[in-house]
Amino acid sequence: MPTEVEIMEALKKVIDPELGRSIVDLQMVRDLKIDPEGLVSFTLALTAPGCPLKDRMQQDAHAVLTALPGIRDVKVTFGAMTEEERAAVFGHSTPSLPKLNEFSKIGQTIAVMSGKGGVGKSLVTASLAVNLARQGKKVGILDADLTGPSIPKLFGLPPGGVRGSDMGILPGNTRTGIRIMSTNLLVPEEDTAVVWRGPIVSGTIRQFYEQVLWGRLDVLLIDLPPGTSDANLTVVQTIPLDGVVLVTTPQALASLVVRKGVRMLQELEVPILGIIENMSYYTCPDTGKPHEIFGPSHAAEVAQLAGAAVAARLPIRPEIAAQCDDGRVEDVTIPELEAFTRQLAGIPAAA
Ligand SMILES: Nc1ncnc2c1ncn2[C@@H]1O[C@H](COP(=O)(O)OP(=O)(O)OP(=O)(O)O)[C@@H](O)[C@H]1O
Repeated sequence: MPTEVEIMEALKKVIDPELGRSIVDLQMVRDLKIDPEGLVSFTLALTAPGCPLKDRMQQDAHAVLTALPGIRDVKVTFGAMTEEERAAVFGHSTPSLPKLNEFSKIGQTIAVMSGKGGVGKSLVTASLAVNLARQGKKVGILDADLTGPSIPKLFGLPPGGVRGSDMGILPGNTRTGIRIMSTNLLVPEEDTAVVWRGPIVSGTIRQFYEQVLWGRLDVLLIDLPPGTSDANLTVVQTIPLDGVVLVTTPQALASLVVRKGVRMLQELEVPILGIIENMSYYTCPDTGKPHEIFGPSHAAEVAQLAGAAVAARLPIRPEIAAQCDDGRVEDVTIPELEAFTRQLAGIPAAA
């Protein structure tokens, strides 16, 4: 039977995915017990209560410990560190909350999230921004999808278009005055490959939020990377969000992955402002009849799970794709999104 020291040694291989350090170094392992039958139990004191990455750490701990001779099973109970314990572990490096620069003032910050890629999240973000701008609001978009940034292309903004000054980074400006920050505006060519490592991703998103001279904005929309990546977790945990809009498509798989996102948001207590089902149906131009090409809708189901309303069901319209490809998203009109945009514009800012 392994000793306590050997168990702790093995647990050093379990890394907190967000912080990149072992759960032993982070002093997260408490009340370790090894019974003669080969059952190991301990409490994992999380740095943030309800951390969505806890299941991954539990699975990793189970894998490393059951690989030891004599260990049959592992029981992990979740706990949370106190503020003092967090400070003791992190010392002065406790991550502080990102703060806007003195030249920026933002009314509401809303993130747009999807379970998986390619569901039209960027199109929805861009269209919400366009609608809000049409309703007279000052809007910005922070493209947090660093590895697959598509926002500048939708607005026809050329790569390398942003400039820095002593005071901060000047965002790109679209034809109708929407302010945009994206990695695509920093690189000289659109297809320049940028390799991003986890902590750099979170740091860059934070820098975009803090160092871009957004000016006065009524609404800042954040286009998140698809899924429930560490970068998303950082944004949702640290940037003061008024809420999140969830984009999905009717395919069951997309809805399944969205469930994971819903759970993460609920655990972090971030309001879900609405569910948008994209590519819901195609209206036949000859008969005017809607056809559910990707199968029946799951929007109501996801909405119920999320405790939010179905904000809109958007049809597939080939001309939208064509206009987007041409960088003319500001010419696109999606009437199905208008009521929801008005609702968003009326949401009071976070305290
Ligand atoms: N309702 C729609 N009708 C027609 N084309 C659409 C529709 N929604 C999205 N598209 C097209 O599908 C493609 C993918 O959309 P988009 O880039 O917004 O997806 P995404 O979820 O942001 O993708 P990624 O996760 O890769 O960033 C784009 O070419 C877009 O123009």
